[in-house]
Amino acid sequence: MDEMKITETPLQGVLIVEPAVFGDHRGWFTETYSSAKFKAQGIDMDFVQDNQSYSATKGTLRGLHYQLNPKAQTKLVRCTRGAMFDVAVDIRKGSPTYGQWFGLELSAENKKQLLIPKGFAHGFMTLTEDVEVQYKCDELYAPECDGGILWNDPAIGIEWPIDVTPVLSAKDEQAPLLKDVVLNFVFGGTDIE
Ligand SMILES: Cc1cn([C@H]2C[C@H](O)[C@@H](COP(=O)(O)OP(=O)(O)O[C@H]3O[C@@H](C)C(=O)[C@@H](O)[C@H]3O)O2)c(=O)[nH]c1=O
Repeated sequence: MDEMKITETPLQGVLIVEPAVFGDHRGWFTETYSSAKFKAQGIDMDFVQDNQSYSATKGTLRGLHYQLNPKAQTKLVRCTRGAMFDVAVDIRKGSPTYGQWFGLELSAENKKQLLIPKGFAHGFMTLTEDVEVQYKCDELYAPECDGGILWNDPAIGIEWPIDVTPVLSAKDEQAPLLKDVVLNFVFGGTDIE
């Protein structure tokens, strides 16, 4: 693949991004992010924070997380070690896909990325031991705007690929249901306030 490939998903604004990978006798090279190339494809964010997490155990689940306005974050997520199932949930009030989820396997091997816009909750389950996830955010961490939804909220019904009791943080274990969270995302074309 010589060009960056962008694939739309059933959730408007959630995109699968596959940058070009150049292989040769040494191995491979890829631009994991290029402001010009992403902008040319309509992805025009000012990323201001890069995050990395490591999860030791297969079946670790982080999520479902979001930051409320005015500190909402667009995230560009990839997996650089092992494999994980990455999920976005539409939590934009008034959206025709409100409460729906999209999931995709991201791995060090497939080098796929998922663009998760503001107004979506994000979470992932690790599919191997020793998983490293890296993601760019277009807003800084703001714990006062941090929010979570329970990973197995039946109203969302995410089909997590491994049938295990996941390893969760204490916070995620006690996260509320979607029906009980106060949200301030409003679906309205490109401008989400
Ligand atoms: C998210 C974050 C956490 N922290 C700190 C707070 C805490 O002490 C420690 C671990 O935080 P958490 O338990 O919230 O980490 P984690 O559960 O990995 O949270 C992440 O999950 C994925 C699914 C996301 O989408 C991210 O936006 C983020 O919410 O790191 C920062 O300093 N900056 C940050 O941006």
